[in-house]
Amino acid sequence: MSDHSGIRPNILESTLAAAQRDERTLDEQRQSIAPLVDGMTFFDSIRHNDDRGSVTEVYDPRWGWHADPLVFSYIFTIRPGLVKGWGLHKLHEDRYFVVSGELELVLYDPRPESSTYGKISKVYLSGNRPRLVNIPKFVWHADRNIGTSEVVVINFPTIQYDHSNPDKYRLPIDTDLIPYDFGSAKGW
Ligand SMILES: Cc1cn([C@H]2C[C@H](O)[C@@H](COP(=O)(O)OP(=O)(O)O[C@H]3O[C@@H](C)C(=O)[C@@H](O)[C@H]3O)O2)c(=O)[nH]c1=O
Repeated sequence: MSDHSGIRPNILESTLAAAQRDERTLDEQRQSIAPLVDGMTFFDSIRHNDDRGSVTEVYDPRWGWHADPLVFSYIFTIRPGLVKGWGLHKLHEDRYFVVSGELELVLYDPRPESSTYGKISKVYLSGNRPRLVNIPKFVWHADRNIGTSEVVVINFPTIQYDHSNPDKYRLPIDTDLIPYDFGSAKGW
């Protein structure tokens, strides 16, 4: 293929000139360097497979991952495309383990003393990667199911649920008080 002068255009040069080079996304241990909110950490578990099926440990205080004891847990689910949130807890942390499905966890840090004050952070959790993640107190969080099946999450809050006086504060997912837009996604 040549132009009218018979000179072949340098397609490689022109396409590369318009291209954007990937930036680093992983550290030396091949862990994501995407910023988390201050006080948030992951703990990876392992799925042991054999010819009959699998075993995946979900939470063991002996791992020494989180300072607070294991006192209570429950499962919550979110239907495909829907959002749960915004929520915030004053007295406890959440500690999520996604059993199945795909979850986008969006966080907004309003804590004045935090190094990530005012920041939005996004974390992607999947049943394909068994791991725990904690959500610190006073951090707004919203969970969107970005998969095509119901997402199933085990939560290990650091305190038991008080049915008479829940430690839960809510804002609408389309609040102007949080600089994040869930687009057309619905939820509460
Ligand atoms: C959290 C919880 C709720 N419930 C009851 C209260 C209510 O009638 C019903 C639904 O409660 P909620 O609307 O609080 O459920 P939900 O909105 O799914 O709450 C959860 O959302 C996810 C995103 C989180 O981050 C968790 O911290 C938790 O707030 O379940 C319990 O009985 N025990 C519990 O531990």
